[in-house]
Amino acid sequence: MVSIDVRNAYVDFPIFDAKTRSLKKKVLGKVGGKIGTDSKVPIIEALQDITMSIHEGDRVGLVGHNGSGKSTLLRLLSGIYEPTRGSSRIVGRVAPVFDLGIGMDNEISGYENIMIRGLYLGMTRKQMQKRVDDIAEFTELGNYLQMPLRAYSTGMRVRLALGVVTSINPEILLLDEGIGAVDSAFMNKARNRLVDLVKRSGALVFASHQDELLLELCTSAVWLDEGHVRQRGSLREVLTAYKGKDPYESIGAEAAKRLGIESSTPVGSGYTS
Ligand SMILES: Nc1ncnc2c1ncn2[C@@H]1O[C@H](COP(=O)(O)OP(=O)(O)OP(=O)(O)O)[C@@H](O)[C@H]1O
Repeated sequence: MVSIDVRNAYVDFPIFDAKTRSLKKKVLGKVGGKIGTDSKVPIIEALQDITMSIHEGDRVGLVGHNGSGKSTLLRLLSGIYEPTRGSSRIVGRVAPVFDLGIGMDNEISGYENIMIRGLYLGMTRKQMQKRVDDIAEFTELGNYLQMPLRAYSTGMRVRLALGVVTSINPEILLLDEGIGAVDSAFMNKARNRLVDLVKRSGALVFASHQDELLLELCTSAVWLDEGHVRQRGSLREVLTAYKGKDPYESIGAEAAKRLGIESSTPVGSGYTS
């Protein structure tokens, strides 16, 4: 059984080369983690007193303003960061998908990159060999797959990375929103693979600013605010509190159809926010 248990965890980033004097002036801002100035060195208190349990079957969305701590929490849940105080315990194989470009090598071919990226995400060589044809077909990159990655455009790299990421079998899948930031035409093609990936993952934590993608992939949510958990509950409940309105009211018609919910926008109107 997979699980992650985080108890009263803090993550601090001391900033040794900051201009401390200007930090002492209070500037009111909505974004960012809390900056502590009690010590000589300013410390960004990115996460404070986080207690959270993830179990098999959980589909958790992380929401919050820029700098509220979502990416830091994902890194804590993956074991990349140790808590400064408190504890975190991870049981199971974690697939951290934070940056689509990570684990890619410019000097080797698309095919070789498929293998390397798959191994990085916890797959075996044998498992990747079975998947490589399917991934190649999905990317539509044809003969480019024999070329070194440096000959690829940005969009071509995203296709390759997304093809590999959506082919894995993760026990615990940790997704940062970068994965949703691909062009919408290709995202439409990748969406079904992404939904399937989440279905076969033991557990998912997904940090995103995109309501529709969150509604499609998650059932519950945690709202982070300046490194604290401000609210947790069902995704709809948390998004309503965070955005100040029910996300179902403004969901695009196409997405509403996919999710099987009522939408006030007619299908094909192009309204997507
Ligand atoms: N490596 C680091 N060094 C110093 N400060 C950091 C580091 N990583 C994050 N922070 C700070 O920690 C806080 C939380 O950042 P984090 O990236 O987790 O936010 P986020 O919610 O993912 O933001 P966004 O929505 O903009 O991606 C911010 O104040 C950020 O400036």
